[in-house]
Amino acid sequence: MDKNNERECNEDLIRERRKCNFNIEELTNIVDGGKARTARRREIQRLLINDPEFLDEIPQDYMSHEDRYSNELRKSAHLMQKLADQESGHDIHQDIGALTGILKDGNPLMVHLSMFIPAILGQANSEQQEKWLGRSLRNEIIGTYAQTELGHGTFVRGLETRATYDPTVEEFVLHTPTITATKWWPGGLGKTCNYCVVMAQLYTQGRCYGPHPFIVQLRDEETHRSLPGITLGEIGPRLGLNSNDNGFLKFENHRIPRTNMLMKHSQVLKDGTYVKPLHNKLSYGTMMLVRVGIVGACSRSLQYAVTIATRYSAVRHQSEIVPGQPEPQILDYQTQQYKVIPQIASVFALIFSARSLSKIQSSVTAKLKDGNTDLLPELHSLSSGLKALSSSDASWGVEVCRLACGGHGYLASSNLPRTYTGTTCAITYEGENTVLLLQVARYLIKSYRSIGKETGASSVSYLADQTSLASSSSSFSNKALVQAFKLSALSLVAEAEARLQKLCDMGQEFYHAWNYCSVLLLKCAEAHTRYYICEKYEQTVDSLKASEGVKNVLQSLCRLYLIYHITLTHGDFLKCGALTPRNIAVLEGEMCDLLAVLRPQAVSIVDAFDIPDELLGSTLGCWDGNVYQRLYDEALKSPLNKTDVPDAYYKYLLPLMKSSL
Ligand SMILES: CCCCCCCC/C=C\CCCC(=O)SCCNC(=O)CCNC(=O)[C@H](O)C(C)(C)COP(=O)(O)OP(=O)(O)OC[C@H]1O[C@@H](n2cnc3c(N)ncnc32)[C@H](O)[C@@H]1OP(=O)(O)O
Ligand SMILES: Cc1cc2nc3c(=O)[nH]c(=O)nc-3n(C[C@H](O)[C@H](O)[C@H](O)COP(=O)(O)OP(=O)(O)OC[C@H]3O[C@@H](n4cnc5c(N)ncnc54)[C@H](O)[C@@H]3O)c2cc1C
Repeated sequence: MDKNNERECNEDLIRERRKCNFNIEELTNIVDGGKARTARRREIQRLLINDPEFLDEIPQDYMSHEDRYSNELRKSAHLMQKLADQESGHDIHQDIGALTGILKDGNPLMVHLSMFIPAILGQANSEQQEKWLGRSLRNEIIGTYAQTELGHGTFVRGLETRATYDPTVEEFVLHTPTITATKWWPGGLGKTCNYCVVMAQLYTQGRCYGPHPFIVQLRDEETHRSLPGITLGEIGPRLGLNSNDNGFLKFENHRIPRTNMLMKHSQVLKDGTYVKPLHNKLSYGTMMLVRVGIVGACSRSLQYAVTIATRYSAVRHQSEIVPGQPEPQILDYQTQQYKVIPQIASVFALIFSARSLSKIQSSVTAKLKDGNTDLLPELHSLSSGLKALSSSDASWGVEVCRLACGGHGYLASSNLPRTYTGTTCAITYEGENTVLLLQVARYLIKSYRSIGKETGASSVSYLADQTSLASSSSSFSNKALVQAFKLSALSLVAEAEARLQKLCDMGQEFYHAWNYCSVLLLKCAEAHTRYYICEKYEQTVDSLKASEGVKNVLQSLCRLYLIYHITLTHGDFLKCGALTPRNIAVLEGEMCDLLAVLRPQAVSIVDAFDIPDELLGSTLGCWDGNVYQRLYDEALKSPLNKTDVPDAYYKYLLPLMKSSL
């Protein structure tokens, strides 16, 4: 699509684009993280879009379960080959975001890239990396991360798969003792992988040392047949991601060499002596790494959905605002703006907090190299909280975008259903959100109780700021609103801690008191993480060196985000005195003003996300807005339309219709 050729474009969209009052390319650079990154992303995307190998012969929705897998594996393999091509010079691990949309519904090689290779990097010692890293980077071996079992996903300490060390032959014996110990879910495990990292309970010298990672060959490297002692398969259709082969795995006393235990952090020596790690949660490092990546991935899903919903809302006309007048664009309805525009604001909130989290991760990783684990709890808390809020915000945001598109949003060809199923899974995987938020709450209560002790953890330093509990600001600057978020979080933590303490004082064990307060604790964790996101949003926009137009747009979006979230949880702000009922009413009014200010820029802002039509894959969201023709053309691809009268008519309907004669 030639974006300069207005003649091919829907007239509403032409008019919307003419209203743009900021530099779109500049905003695109901010979204990408700089000019160079924009250029690189575009180059990769061009490479993919212009390659006919990525086209599907028929829409995936009409393929069988087997064909969907096979078709996606074909494209995934081609993608890996293409990006490994020395001439293109692209490092897939750096540019994973640029690939969004090229593979449609769960890439069978995704966990190889996002977890197996990172597990080798983060958990294997240098000799082990020598042995497996190069081979996995060159895709000579394909792996997955097999942790979850039928009986346990959340409670990692409850895993049942055993790795028992036998010093006589220097081997571990891997065994699945019960049906509930069967590994269940790992992406690519069913049919694709020939290796995996298995999390199993380590037994040596008669003692269990808890879950540890082991690298295990699953299939013969020549024949791809599963090895003796190993049972493998695929777990069947899911809500989404159905072109992946999520799998199951059982071990029958399967032996692996001692050196297959990933030994960067803890070791088992030849005689079976266990050497413990610097921090006993270092073996959970792969999960933490992926949680950080999920925040960025969620922002990308939301960019897709909101691009579709915004462009469609500009093209779609329905009903009337002024009686008797022509039907308006649905984007003119304030309720439609309230659906779509806060989701645009949310995209930037997620982008900026993802960047801030990645910086913290890099500095914690650097410290870990020097043996310093002090900031690991802080990173665990932040990555858990942001993974949880980004996945739930993005899932809800995508669903709102689907609803904003009315009936057509329910069609597969809108690409909203698949965007939804590909996002909501992130609420569950890599740590179910409620569970992760309770981990954040645990950290908050602990930090609150240790006020006065220097921990170096900056995200919770505000908990010591008791004076702010009393101070209610009457100013409405963005900074003041961020302060209100802080007050709300602090007050919830103080309330939860007091409630916990009261129950304990009444004689309850701490863990029962914890469970009894856990709805409130969840709110604490959400409020704390929301405060973090709001603070990063405000600081990033405030310090941004940008043209006036771009800065204005981002300032309005940031303000909308702050007010939107205050109105969603206004009870918490009222309860702690951070805001008065009158303040809330004023802010609600201002939110409507902001929707009106941002409405003329909405199409241009989503244009700045710069998602090529070929990747957006949506009849409703294309650049040119030619929605109705595309919907019609896609419908014609239904196999039921190959004949006027389907066979099923003769088999079932005709006999029924004639039976009463
Ligand atoms: C790169 C881009 C990628 C983007 C897209 C990715 C797509 C990938 C596709 C699919 C991937 C899906 C893969 C998976 O789902 S893999 C399986 C993931 N499983 C989980 O996440 C399980 C969740 N459960 C846990 O993590 C843990 O069990 C737990 C909930 C954290 C509890 O652990 P445990 O019972 O051991 O711990 P306690 O609650 O008793 O806490 C004890 C103390 O340890 C601290 N802790 C816990 N975890 C960590 C950690 N990771 N780091 C540091 N500290 C940790 C905890 O806070 C306690 O501390 P305290 O001081 O309070 O005692
Ligand atoms: C698409 C997809 C891909 C996946 N890929 C992989 C993979 O590659 N590798 C892998 O190992 N796993 C994978 N998983 C598994 C995933 O990590 C687990 O499903 C996830 O960790 C949740 O665990 P669970 O299923 O046991 O849920 P459960 O823990 O049984 O959760 C069920 C309910 O119990 C609640 N609950 C559980 N514990 C607590 C608690 N302590 N406090 C309060 N409430 C609690 C939860 O909040 C939830 O409401 C994948 C899952 C999905 C959906």
